[in-house]
Amino acid sequence: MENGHAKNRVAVIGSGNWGSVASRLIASNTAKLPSFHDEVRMWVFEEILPTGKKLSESINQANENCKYLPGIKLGANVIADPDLENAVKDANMLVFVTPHQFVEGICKKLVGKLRPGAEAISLIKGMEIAVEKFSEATIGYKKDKEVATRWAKLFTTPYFLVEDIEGVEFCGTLKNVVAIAAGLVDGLDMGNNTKAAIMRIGLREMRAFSKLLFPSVRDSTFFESCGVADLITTCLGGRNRRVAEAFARNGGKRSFDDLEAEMLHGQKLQGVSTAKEVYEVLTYRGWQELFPLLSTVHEICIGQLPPTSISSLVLCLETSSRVSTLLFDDIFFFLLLALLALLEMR
Ligand SMILES: NC(=O)C1=CN([C@@H]2O[C@H](COP(=O)(O)OP(=O)(O)OC[C@H]3O[C@@H](n4cnc5c(N)ncnc54)[C@H](O)[C@@H]3O)[C@@H](O)[C@H]2O)C=CC1
Ligand SMILES: O=C(CO)COP(=O)(O)O
Repeated sequence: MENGHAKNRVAVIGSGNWGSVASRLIASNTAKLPSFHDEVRMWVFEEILPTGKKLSESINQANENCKYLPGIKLGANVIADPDLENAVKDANMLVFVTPHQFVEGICKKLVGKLRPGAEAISLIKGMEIAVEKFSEATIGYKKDKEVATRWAKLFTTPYFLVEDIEGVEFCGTLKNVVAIAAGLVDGLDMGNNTKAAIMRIGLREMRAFSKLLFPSVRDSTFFESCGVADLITTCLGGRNRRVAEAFARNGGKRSFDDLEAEMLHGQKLQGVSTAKEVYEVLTYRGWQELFPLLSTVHEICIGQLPPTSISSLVLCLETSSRVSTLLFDDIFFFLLLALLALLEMR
C-alpha cells in the first residue's frame, strides 16, 4: 500500500484505557506521515455514561475518553465509531486492542467485512505514552520485515523488532498471571524480597511454558521490553496486581469479578482468565508440577486454595528453582523435551 498509490488507513478496534492511548499515539503519527491518512477510526464498544450520554458521542464532542482515559486529548483526527463494520471498512491497517475475552466475538463479526489485503496487529504491553513518559514496545512478526517496519512507523517511541511472534505473545499473556501472584504477596504483606522471588520464578515459568509449547521461542525475547521490563512494570503497578492485593486483604472472601467491577470501573483484568486458560493446558499436558506458580495462581483465583497458599509456594521456590534451572540448561532442556514428546506419543 505504502509504495503503491493509495495511503494507508488505520482503524483501532477497542477504546479502553490502552485502546485510547494507542489511538492517540497512532493519530499523532498519521497526522505527520504522508503515507497515512490523517483520520484514525476508533471502534467503541458503546456504553451509556451516568450522564445518559453515549460514550462514543462524548468522545467525539470532548475529544477525550472521559471513562477510560480522562483528562487526555486524543487528537482531532481520532473519530470514535460505535459501528464496527463502518469503523473498519476503509482501513487496510487494523489495530486490535480489546480485552482478549472479546476478540473472538469481534473477529466473527468482521468476517467478510474487511478490505482485501488488510493487515492487523495485536497490541501488547504497557506504556505510559498518554502522558508522554518514556516507553518502549516490541513488535513480533513473521518473515515479512517490511510489514513489521510499516507498523513500527505508527509507534515512534523507541522500539525494536523481534522475529518471535509466539514469544512476544506469551510474554504479554503470561506476565498478567505473575502479576496476580505479586499482588497476593503485597496483600499478605510478605515484603519486597518475596515479590522479587515471585517475579524471578514467574519469568522462568513464563519462559519454560512458552518453550515447551513452541520450541522456536527465543530466550532473548524474555529480555526485551515485552518480557522482563513489562513483567516488572505490571508487578509493581498494574491492575492485576492491585486487584489481587485487595483479594488477599479480603482473605479471598470477595471474588475477583466483584473487586474488578468495584475497583476498575469498567476496565478489565486479564490475569484471572489467563490463569484459567493456562491451567487447562497444564492439566491437559500433565505439567502442573513443573509450573507451581502458574498452577497455584489459578487455584487461588477460583477459591480452591486460600490466598495464603502463595506463601507455601514461596517455601517451595527452592525446589521449583531447581526444576527451572534444569529446564534452562540447554542440554537437559532438550532431553526433557524429547522425553515429554516420547511420553505424549505413548
Ligand atoms: N492498559 C494497559 O496498560 C495495557 C493493555 N493492554 C491490552 O490491551 C487490551 C485492551 O485493554 P484496555 O484498553 O486497557 O481495556 P480496559 O480494561 O481499559 O477497558 C475495557 C474495554 O472493554 C470494553 N468492553 C466491555 N465489554 C465489552 C464487550 N462485550 N465487547 C467488546 N468490548 C467490551 C470496554 O468498553 C472497554 O473499552 C487488553 O488485551 C490488554 O491486555 C496492553 C498493554 C497495556
Ligand atoms: O498489560 C496489561 C494487560 O495485558 C496491563 O495489565 P496491568 O494493568 O495489570 O499491568
